[in-house]
Parts: sequence; structure tokens; C-alpha cells
Amino acid sequence: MMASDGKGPARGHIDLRDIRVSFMQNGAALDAVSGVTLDVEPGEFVSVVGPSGCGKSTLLNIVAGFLKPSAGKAMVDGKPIDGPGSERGVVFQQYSLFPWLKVRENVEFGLRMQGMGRAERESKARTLLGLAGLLSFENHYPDQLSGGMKQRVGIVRALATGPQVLLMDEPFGALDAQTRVVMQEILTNMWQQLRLSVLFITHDIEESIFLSDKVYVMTARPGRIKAEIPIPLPRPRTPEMTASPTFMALHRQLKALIREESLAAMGGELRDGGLGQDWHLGSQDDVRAVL
Ligand SMILES: Nc1ncnc2c1ncn2[C@@H]1O[C@H](COP(=O)(O)OP(=O)(O)OP(=O)(O)O)[C@@H](O)[C@H]1O
Repeated sequence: MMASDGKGPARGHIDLRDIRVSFMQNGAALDAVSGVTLDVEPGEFVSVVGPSGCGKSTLLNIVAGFLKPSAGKAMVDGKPIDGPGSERGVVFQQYSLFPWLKVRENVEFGLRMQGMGRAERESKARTLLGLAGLLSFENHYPDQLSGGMKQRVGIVRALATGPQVLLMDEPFGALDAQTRVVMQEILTNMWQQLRLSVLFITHDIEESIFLSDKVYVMTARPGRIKAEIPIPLPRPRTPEMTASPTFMALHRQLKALIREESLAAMGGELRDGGLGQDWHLGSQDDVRAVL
């Protein structure tokens, strides 16, 4: 789905085709992801969820240009990805702000690197800080901000250079539950105004539904696409929607899909969550024998 507020064309098409990534481990090549094909249409918000270690960050690192796939095609707007570029902004879980620079200076950093003049830089940074509700903190240092505020600065900094796509790897993973919900609302509002594509990695099913137009579920390693789930909730998204029957049905569906894979990722040892027929606590003698 394209953002539909009519403020100019949406931007940034991410196109991954049949991606495989192998890493050397203990002298052997092991596939981290295999045969992954995914699409983020211009202006679309797409999340990737899946069990730990299934290759979510690996995919994001390919689109960011930090990692080359072993096989397959990775493209943005039809051009093969060849290293990092200013048309792709990245936000990680760690805030990665420069502690010696004030908030606005942090946001202006990339623009300064691009050679933009001082007045234009300042105006752009202030507009984006305003959008994120941070204008009154422009002269604070990162240390003086809460975790949620730091991450908002991180998002604004990634957006400042005008990327076509925003890549977010568990951006709210370090925040408490309340702050996280507020951040999701701020992000969805900013995204709707900016009309850029987002590839969002998360462990949080509710977060993926609330934010996305579409959610990809990955299998346990080697990561493949297990399912592509469209999210037909209207925009703008509101917190009340999380109680709607559609939201709850999607939640159940995604939870079941991920649970299967999380158990597979644990080697099947904990089928039924460790409480079913396949798993039993041995007798006292068995336990003593092991000890
Ligand atoms: N540089 C590397 N060298 C070797 N193996 C790696 C490397 N980077 C990642 N891997 C392996 O590739 C697999 C996928 O890792 P990745 O970090 O992409 O998973 P993830 O789904 O993002 O995990 P999590 O949800 O725990 O963050 C893992 O098994 C990991 O150990």
C-alpha cells in the first residue's frame, strides 16, 4: 500500500531477489539466509519478524550496503546496492549519537558532510526536530535526554539527508514498554508525512502490526520467507486499533507462525513449550545420574 496523503510521489523501492548469505563458521560455510525474495514498494512500511538468529539483521545489512549477498540480487529503485549511500538511512537499537555534539549538531552532521550551507542545514534540522517534538531540546547534549528522546534524535538524524528508504533494526528494543508505544505513534505519524519506504526489523508482533502495511515472517535458520501478511488496518493508525478484532486476529496468526519457528530454532527440543508429552522431567535417579 502507498501512503495516501497526496503530498507528492512516494519514494524508494527495495527489491531483494533470491538472496542467500553464507558465513564461515568453524571452517565451514553455513547459510544464514537462503532464497529470500522481498519487496518494499515506494512509500510502504514493511516489517520483518522471525525467531532469533533467522537473519533479519543480515537482510537489513544487505540493503544498507554493509554486507554483500553470496547470491541473488539486492536493488533499490532498480539499481544494484553497492555499499552504503545517503539515499538509505539506518537506525539501530543503540542510539549512536555523538555525545560531544548538541542535538541539532548531531542532526546536521550528515548535511555538513554533504557540504550544505549553515542556514539551510539549520532550517532543515529544525523542521525535522519539530516533527519529532524535539525542537525545544535542540541545544541539549545527548546525555541530557531520555532513551526515547535519544532514539527520536537518531531517527531525525537518519532522515535529515533525505533518504528514499529508512532501515530500522529493532530501534525501540532498548526502550521500556510505555515509551515504546509512544515512539511507535511518533514514527507512524512522521512516516505518513514524509512518504518514504521503511524496512523495519522487530521481535515485537504488536509493533509490527501497528506500524506496517505488510509483515514478512521468516523461518528459523537458514532464514527463508515463511509468510507475507498484509495488514489491512486503515491509516492513520491509532492506539485504539490494537483492540480491534482485525488486529487481534492478525496477532494470533503471527504469533502462531513465529512460535512454530522459534521452537524449530531450538532444535525441536522444547516442543509444546517444554511442557508437553515430548518432554518430561526424569526420575530422581535420572537426575542424579546426570549430576
Ligand atoms: N559476521 C558473521 N559471521 C558469522 N556468522 C554470522 C555473522 N553475522 C551473522 N551471523 C549468523 O547469521 C545468523 C543470522 O544472524 P542475524 O543477526 O541476521 O539474525 P537476527 O534474526 O537478526 O537475530 P536476532 O533476532 O537475534 O537479532 C545467525 O546465526 C548469526 O550467528
